[in-house]
Formats: sequence, structure tokens, C-alpha cells
Amino acid sequence: SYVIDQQTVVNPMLSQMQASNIVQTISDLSNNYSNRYYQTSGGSNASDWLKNKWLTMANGRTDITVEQFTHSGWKQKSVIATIKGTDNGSEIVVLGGHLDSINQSGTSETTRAPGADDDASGVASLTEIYRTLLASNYKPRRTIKFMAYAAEEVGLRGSAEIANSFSAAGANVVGVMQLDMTNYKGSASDIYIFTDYTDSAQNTFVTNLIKTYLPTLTVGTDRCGYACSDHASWNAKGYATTMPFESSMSGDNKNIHTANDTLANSDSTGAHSLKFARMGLAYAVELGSDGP
Ligand SMILES: N[C@H](Cc1ccc(I)cc1)C(=O)NO
Ligand SMILES: [Zn+2]
Ligand SMILES: [Zn+2]
Repeated sequence: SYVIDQQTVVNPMLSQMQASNIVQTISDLSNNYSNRYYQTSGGSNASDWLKNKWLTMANGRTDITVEQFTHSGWKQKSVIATIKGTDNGSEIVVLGGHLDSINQSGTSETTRAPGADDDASGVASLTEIYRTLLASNYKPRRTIKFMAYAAEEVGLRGSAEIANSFSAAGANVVGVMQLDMTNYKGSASDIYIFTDYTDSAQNTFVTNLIKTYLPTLTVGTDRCGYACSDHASWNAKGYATTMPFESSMSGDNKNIHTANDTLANSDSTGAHSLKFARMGLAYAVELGSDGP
């Protein structure tokens, strides 16, 4: 029942969201570490940095916890921020992106893999949604979890461990949105909803969210043809996922997985990412506001 009925809450928040904040986070993640590879110190240090950033932003709110998910076979930890629901907390909404980066030529301690678009842009979009919800003192009825996954580039390994853990615990995750690459406008439409490894009813809901809250944006659809990001880990466990992407398959960012995946080689104003952050905020509030 994907009812859209939170306009009085969502619209004031949308106008508070700023591309400059997204640009800052992309810059921090892509410039302060040689790479964020799942096996290097940069990968681990970026995880610690994000955990501290999200914790500081929580500013002592007792309904918010920020944790690192320790993985079984590698150093880099995933980061999870949880806003506990008020009266329907057992139902969980997940918004995710991935923290790690990779250089297709091989990634050692000093290899340059800025990963500005893939996927600092997604993590930065998540961070701006999180910041805006907190600034508005929003208290969701459902639990909302922001996840920055480790080890996506090496087989969706961080999200697989997390999704499997949530499934084993019988967690009632009502929806998952994946933001992987949001800041390179490679094609005509603004947002492309991918139709494989996702849930069609939720995809329709997200398309309606864009029509309702971001009516000037144009929407397309496409397919990856393979398990192309972390939403596939949740889809594999039967959870409803949506993967809004920055471009069509044919317009994809050719700089990813190289030293040239930089802010300068994507949208240096962050305007493209802001579209995804606004869509994600609407998703978080509309789903997060539902009672039992
Ligand atoms: N393969 C994905 C990126 C990716 C996803 C979809 C399309 I079309 C092109 C590229 C990846 O590298 N995720 O980190
Ligand atoms: Zn990638
Ligand atoms: Zn990615």
C-alpha cells in the first residue's frame, strides 16, 4: 500500500537540501584517501571516518545509533546508522550505498581509486538525506537504516553478509533503496529506475514519488542484466528493492574503477546527486511514516 500522503512533512524538507553538502562529502571521501578498497588502510579509515561523521550528526539523539558491521573475511567495516521507529519500529526501511572503491588495474595501498561517482556520490546523497531528517527533528514510526556497505566491488560481499544476517534474524525490512552512482548525468533522463533484481510495485511507487515531489524531473528505465549493485543482495533474500541510477546503460560513466572517477569528471556542482537525495528523502519519509 504505497500511499503518498506526507506532503506537509516532505516538501519543507526538500527545500532545505543542498548540493554543496553533497559535494563536500564526495570531496572528503574521494580526496582524503588514495582509495577506499576493502582490503587497504584507506578502506578502513574511510569507514571509521563515516561512522564518526554520522555519529556526530546524531548529536546525542537517543533514538539514533551508529555502528560498524564487522565482516568475517576482510578489514573494511560497513557503517549503519539507525533511527529507531516510534510505534512501528519492527518494520524497517533501508537506504544504502557502498563505501568501497576499486581500480580495475588492481588496488594496493597506494593505488589511486577516488570513486567519486562510484560510490561516494551515493554515500553523500544518503548523508544529505540523513542530515535533513535530523535537522527537521523528524521521528519516523518505522525504523530507518542508512547503510554504507563494504566490499561491493568484489562481489557485493558486505551487503550479502548484512542482508543474510537480517534475513536469518527474521527482520521485517519493508523496502530497500540502493544509491550507487548518482552524480554523472550520462543520458537524457534524470533518473533511471532499473527493473532487474528489483521489485516492480516499489519501482512504481518510487516513480510516483518523483512525479509527486520532483515533477520537473524525467524518469527512464533500464536493466543491468546482472547483479550490478547491493540491491541484488537484498533481492536474493526476497526483500523489495529499488535501484535508481544516474544514467541509462548506454550512457554509463566510463571513468568508474579508474583514477579518473573524480568529482571534476562528474557533476562538480552536485546538482545530479541532489535529485537522488531528494527522491531518497521522499522515499524515507513516505515509507517511514507508516504505522503498524
Ligand atoms: N557495475 C556497477 C556499476 C554499474 C551499474 C549499472 C550500470 I548500466 C553500469 C555500471 C558497479 O561497478 N558498481 O559498483
Ligand atoms: Zn563499481
Ligand atoms: Zn558502485
